[in-house]
Amino acid sequence: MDKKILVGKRLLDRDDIESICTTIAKQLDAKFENSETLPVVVGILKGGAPFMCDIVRKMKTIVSIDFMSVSSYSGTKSTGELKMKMDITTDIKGRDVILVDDVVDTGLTTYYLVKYLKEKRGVKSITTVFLVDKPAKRKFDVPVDYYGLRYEGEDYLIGYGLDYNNLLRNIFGSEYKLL
Ligand SMILES: O=P(O)(O)OC[C@H]1O[C@H](OP(=O)(O)OP(=O)(O)O)[C@H](O)[C@@H]1O
Ligand code: HPA
Repeated sequence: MDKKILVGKRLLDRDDIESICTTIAKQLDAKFENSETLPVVVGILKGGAPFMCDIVRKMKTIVSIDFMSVSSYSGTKSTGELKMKMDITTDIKGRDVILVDDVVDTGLTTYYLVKYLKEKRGVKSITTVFLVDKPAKRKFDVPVDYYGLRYEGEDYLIGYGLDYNNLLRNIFGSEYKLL
């Protein structure tokens, strides 16, 4: 592995992440408190897994959980093409879906997932949740309902789900930033 990537500064520490998850879990509980149907929380693999698991553990609402696996990055660049590797198995027709991912960057992933879930799977509503909203390179107009951190820079971020070629997802609190 290229050691140059192990240089950088921490954007979020453990306490920040803990408090982001607590706040978002409470907001989701409030949003779905009086809902007639129980929501489905969908984690977008692989990057969204740690954040999604931490949020659902803090929610009081009864939810279903499921995962989808999609990918579009090679190294630090979006290929512009989204590949679906694994679909959800839950019947989500007519249900409220809470989509949880680590980061929204160009918006490609979210754009196609929202379109797919609405048009092909007939969901009632979609609420999007991201650890990081990175608007600098946004190409698709997508809904960002809840986020933990808005990062205005263009740097490629890693840690707590965010990867570089499927490495460094386990670094907690974004200790390193790719330069
Ligand atoms: O807004 P975008 O430009 O589409 O970028 C965001 C997406 O990119 C990353 O996934 P990636 O395709 O790298 O797959 P991974 O989660 O398996 O790493 C990340 O987890 C988001 O899903
Ligand atoms: O900054 C990022 N880091 C990791 N994965 C990503 N996918 C889109 N942007 C990023």
